[in-house]
Amino acid sequence: MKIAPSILSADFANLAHDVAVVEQAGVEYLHIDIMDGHFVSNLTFGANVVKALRPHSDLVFDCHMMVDDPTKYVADFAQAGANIMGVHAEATPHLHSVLSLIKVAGMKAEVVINPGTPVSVISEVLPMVDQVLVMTVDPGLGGQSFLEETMSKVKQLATAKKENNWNYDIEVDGGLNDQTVKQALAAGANVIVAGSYIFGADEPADRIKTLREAGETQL
Ligand SMILES: O=C(CO)[C@@H](O)[C@H](O)COP(=O)(O)O
Repeated sequence: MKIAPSILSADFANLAHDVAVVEQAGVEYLHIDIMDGHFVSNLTFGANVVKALRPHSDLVFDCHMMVDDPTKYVADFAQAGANIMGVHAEATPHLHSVLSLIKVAGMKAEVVINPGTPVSVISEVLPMVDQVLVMTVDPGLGGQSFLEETMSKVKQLATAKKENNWNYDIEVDGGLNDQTVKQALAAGANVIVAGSYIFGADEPADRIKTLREAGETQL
């Protein structure tokens, strides 16, 4: 199980501090939500913030691109120090092309699907991706409730991975806490994004410990 705190719920005025807190608590990834105000109505940050954080952390920077036309951001995010770049299947008709570009640029390629998008939409790119992100809420905001019905897609992806000897990690994002993590891991996810559960607490390190312990005693 890898834990990926989402900085969407961190203190934007003290980002480097908040990143250091979760890094010291032993997480594996830092989940960075990039929103362009078009693909989703919210607007967050771009490659400049990834570049500014890079010298402050050795964590894997897992960039979730909630943007239209993701191709145009690949070079900037690679140069900024992103390690994983996730693009939404719903955001581009050129999914294979942009995933290839991400790999050529030296990053791991991730494909992302919204709660309303079936796994069949991404079946042709599954052999080439390093990670699949199943959104467990509709993208755009932190603090929403986990959509249990998305677990059938996690199971489908876990089965397809096993049957075909594919290599992708399965990430889930939205409404993850010490209860929902158990369902996600039982379904076959192995990368857990959590924003408000971790950064909304007075002691984020305690929440990370609780999340990991809950995962170890999954359903
Ligand atoms: O991508 C998103 C939201 O679009 C997420 O990464 C959220 O940041 C998760 O927040 P919580 O549901 O964990 O509060």
